[in-house]
Amino acid sequence: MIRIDKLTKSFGKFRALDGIDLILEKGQAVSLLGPNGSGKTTLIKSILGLVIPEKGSITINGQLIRNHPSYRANIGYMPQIGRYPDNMTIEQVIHMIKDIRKEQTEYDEELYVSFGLDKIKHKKMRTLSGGTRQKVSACIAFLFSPDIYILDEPTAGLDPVANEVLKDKIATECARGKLVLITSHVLSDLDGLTSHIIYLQDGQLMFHESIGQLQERTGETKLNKIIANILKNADRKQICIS
Ligand SMILES: Nc1ncnc2c1ncn2[C@@H]1O[C@H](COP(=O)(O)OP(=O)(O)OP(=O)(O)O)[C@@H](O)[C@H]1O
Repeated sequence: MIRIDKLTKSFGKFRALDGIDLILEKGQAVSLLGPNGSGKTTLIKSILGLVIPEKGSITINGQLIRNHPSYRANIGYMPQIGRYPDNMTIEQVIHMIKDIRKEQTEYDEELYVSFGLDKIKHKKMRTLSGGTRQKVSACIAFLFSPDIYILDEPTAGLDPVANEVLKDKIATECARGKLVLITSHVLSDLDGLTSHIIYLQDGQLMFHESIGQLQERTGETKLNKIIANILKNADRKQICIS
C-alpha cells in the first residue's frame, strides 16, 4: 500500500532521514517509534507531501506521490497539535472541513458522537481543553473514511475513556483493511493495538518487524519491555564492537 525506497532528507547539513526503505500493507497498525529527533515526524510529513525528500521515492497504491498529489484525499491525518480558527465552534470547524470535499456525501461521525462532541458542538475552539481539541482532530482524521490513517501522538492529552474509544476505533478500521500509522512515546497506549513496529534512530531504520516476530525474538510480551530489551542488546553489541 505504501512503499518507501531509499528515502533521504536533510535540513542543511543535518541528515534527518537516511536511506529509509519500508513497505506498509493494508490492515496493519504500524507504530512508528524512536527517540526525540529521530525523524518520525519528517517521515510522516514526507508521506503527506509536506516535506520534499532530496533522494528516494514514496509510492502509494502503485503511484509515485510526487506525480499524483490527489493521493492525499485517501489519507486521514491527525497532527500532534491541531490548529483551528479560535472563534469558530466545533460544529463550524467540522462543516468547514466537510465543505472542502463537497463531492463526498457520507461521513464517518462515529468518533464525533462517541467523544460526545455533538453535545458541546456550540463551544468555540479557543475555549476547549487540550484533550477536547485532540478529539476534534481525531474526528476530522476519520471523517472521510480514507484507506490510510496517519496519527501523530493521537492519545496525548486524552482521558482514559477517550483513549479507549480511539483505540477501539483504530482496531475496527484495521480490521476493515485500513492501514494505520501511529507515533507515540507512550508505549502502553500502543499495547494490544500495534501489529508492526518501525524504530528509527538518528534518521536510520533500526528495525521494522511484526509484533509476533519481536515477541519471539525478545521473549517479552509488552511493548515497553520489547523495546527496552532490543535497545539494551544493541548497546551491548556496540560496546563489543568498539
Ligand atoms: N524544518 C526543519 N529545519 C531544520 N531541522 C529540522 C526541521 N524539521 C526537523 N528538523 C530536524 O530533524 C530531526 C528530526 O526531526 P523530527 O521532527 O522528524 O523528529 P521526531 O522523531 O519526530 O521527534 P519527536 O519525537 O521529538 O517529535 C531533528 O533533529 C530536527 O531538529
